[in-house]
Amino acid sequence: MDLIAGVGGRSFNIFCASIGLLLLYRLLLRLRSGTSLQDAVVVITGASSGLGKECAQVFYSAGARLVLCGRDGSRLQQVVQEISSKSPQTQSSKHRHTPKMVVFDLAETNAVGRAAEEILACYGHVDVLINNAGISYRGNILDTQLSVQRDVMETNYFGPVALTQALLPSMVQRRSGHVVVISSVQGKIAIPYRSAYAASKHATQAYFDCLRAEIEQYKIPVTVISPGYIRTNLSVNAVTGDGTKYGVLDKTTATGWEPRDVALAVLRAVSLKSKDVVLAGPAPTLAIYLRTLWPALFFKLMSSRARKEQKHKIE
Ligand SMILES: NC(=O)C1=CN([C@@H]2O[C@H](COP(=O)(O)OP(=O)(O)OC[C@H]3O[C@@H](n4cnc5c(N)ncnc54)[C@H](OP(=O)(O)O)[C@@H]3O)[C@@H](O)[C@H]2O)C=CC1
Ligand SMILES: CCCCCCCCCCCCCCCC(=O)OCC(=O)COP(=O)(O)O
Repeated sequence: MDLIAGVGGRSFNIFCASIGLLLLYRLLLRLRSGTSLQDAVVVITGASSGLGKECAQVFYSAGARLVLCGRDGSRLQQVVQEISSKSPQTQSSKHRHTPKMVVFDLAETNAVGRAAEEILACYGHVDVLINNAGISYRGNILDTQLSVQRDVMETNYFGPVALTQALLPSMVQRRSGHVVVISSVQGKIAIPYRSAYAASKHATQAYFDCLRAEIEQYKIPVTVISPGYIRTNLSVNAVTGDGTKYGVLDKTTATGWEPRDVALAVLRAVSLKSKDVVLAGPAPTLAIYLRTLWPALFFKLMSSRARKEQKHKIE
């Protein structure tokens, strides 16, 4: 009996020591100061609103030389004015740089090549590329036009792929750079009535995972960030099955994370060169594990979610 108690006690001590070491390791990771972004050339797509705009603000405050990208020049200009007036030079020891702008549509492949040249012409190189721009979708697969599936893929997948591939040779030549992509929890799990969006984010995750492995040898890190709901206009701007705008601010979006908190997490992930970051609460995080460890249960939960949503729509 004593022997069993002794073995049990030793196991308990080992368990406690392991937890202690793990917590210490996480604390050390948190305390790691990371790379400074002062004067770093940071390119942000989708900088005209939501998360992209907040990223512009926090990277600007960190002293980065920004190249802001979007489809609408006047909205980008507004962002430049807003961020410069929110954190004036006098408030910080960091030297701030007036952001530059490049206007183009990510869904137009030819425009992306030209835009990459313009981006490189701003400072001669890129230190950090943040592929943030994206569009969401609401719809039932049975009623969704194939052109809508393609359009969402063009913006969320082929756009970032084309821009990344156009900027990579310069990074490889310099053996320096950092590629970041804003994916989504839906790049890890697929939920009903989001086929085009979830598919584009799954493809994004896969492409940038491949890229990470291929370009590590050139000292170019790749960071995939997968947030849960963020309080932006993503759902309002989402496209539906017939190509029209959804136009509704969903409750899940309205009650999501503050874009500034997500932007600060992006800044942290960049400075720590993190590889894969999920920024979500316990339920989506559990769902991601469930998808791998107990897929049958995950699929049941998703079917039940689909039935409930359909019933809700009919009522
Ligand atoms: N909000 C959320 O709940 C979540 C968002 N995300 C991801 O975060 C990223 C940012 O979205 P968020 O800020 O929330 O949404 P917003 O709708 O506020 O911002 C999307 C940005 O992408 C730009 N964009 C859209 N289509 C194109 C295009 N064809 N070419 C160039 N730019 C384009 C928009 O520009 P324009 O103003 O010209 O339309 C806008 O600046 C997306 O990748 C999204 O998938 C991930 C998880 C959760
Ligand atoms: C044994 C108990 C198991 C409990 C598991 C809980 C399963 C809960 C399912 C949770 C699904 C979470 C979906 C989260 C989706 C999300 O955060 O997406 C982020 C976005 O990109 C939002 O885009 P959208 O256009 O969909 O608003």
